[in-house]
Amino acid sequence: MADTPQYFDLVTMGRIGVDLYPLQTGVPLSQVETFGKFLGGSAANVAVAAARLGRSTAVITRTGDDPFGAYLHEALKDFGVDDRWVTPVAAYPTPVTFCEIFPPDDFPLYFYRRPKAPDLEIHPHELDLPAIRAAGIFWITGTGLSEEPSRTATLAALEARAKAGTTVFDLDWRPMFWRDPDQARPYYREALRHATVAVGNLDECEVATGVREPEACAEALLAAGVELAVVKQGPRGVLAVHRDGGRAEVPPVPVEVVNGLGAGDAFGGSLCHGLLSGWDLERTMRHANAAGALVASRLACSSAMPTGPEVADLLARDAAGRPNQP
Ligand SMILES: Nc1ncnc2c1ncn2[C@@H]1O[C@H](COP(=O)(O)OP(=O)(O)O)[C@@H](O)[C@H]1O
Ligand SMILES: O=C(O)C[C@@H](O)[C@H](O)C(=O)COP(=O)(O)O
Repeated sequence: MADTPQYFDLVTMGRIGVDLYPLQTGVPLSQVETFGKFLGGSAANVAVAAARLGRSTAVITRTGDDPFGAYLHEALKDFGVDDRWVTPVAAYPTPVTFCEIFPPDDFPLYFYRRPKAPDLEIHPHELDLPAIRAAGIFWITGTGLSEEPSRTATLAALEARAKAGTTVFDLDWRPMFWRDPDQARPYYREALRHATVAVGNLDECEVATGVREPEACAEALLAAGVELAVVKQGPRGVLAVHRDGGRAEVPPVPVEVVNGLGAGDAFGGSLCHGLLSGWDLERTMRHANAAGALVASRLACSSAMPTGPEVADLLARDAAGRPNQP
């Protein structure tokens, strides 16, 4: 008899790297003197975010065969994310990502992923398809579609999943990984046909759908095949529309922003937690919004992901009209 596949609440597939974030804010990289080292990469961050909320998670990705790769394995394990599908690629170094921090709304990212990022070297034959099919939620990102063999592997995983359970497409548009939006559109459309949930900010929704107005984005994402469309609007909150007519439009939880990077991944991990918990759309969005806001109020991404009690405390403060950062 075939072995039963290992069950995880959430399996993500995509980017991993080392975030080297400035410890001085409000200055350009040329003037930064010290950096903090954190596990990073959107797919890895989402797995960390859901693990912090008590979920069993794993990430499918690849690192370089180098000390930073070893660091990422240790960091994943420390965060409680299973690293069995994180394998080394000898030919390429583990990527590092720098950013500049200009609160409240300017956080340019500088990706060092040349000559090629190991996480784009995921091959279809390496995938544990039974485990992907068995996961409570399977999560893929737009970056995984940007190059081969990762593109074919990502689409193969989606096809194998065959819309079992919840399959999330994080639209995750990073223009530097593509020639232009037209190059991405056909792959985005194909991935949308296999996903049950699409989540993205306005730029990402525009790449996927060609429209930018939030209601129109949600409508176009539903028309492209998903059951739930989630349109993130940064400091303007979030709109979620379900095919069954359900909808939630939730304002942001006001916070003093330190670094907006990672808010989307915190939102993603929390979105998974809400969907797995069977919460209604409004509760799911409120929780995810608060998780995003908490990370926006902190310097890092992965190590800043909130616990359930931290999110509950922020929501309670907000409901009571108390200051969010005493
Ligand atoms: N400045 C902010 N203040 C409060 N909440 C925020 C802020 N920035 C982001 N968030 C929350 O995090 C969510 C995701 O952030 P967003 O910036 O839209 O995603 P992404 O990082 O993917 O672009 C938002 O929908 C919002 O709920
Ligand atoms: O995603 C990356 O490769 C770098 C991340 O670690 C980074 O911090 C980031 O950009 C997070 O993305 P967001 O949550 O969409 O802001």
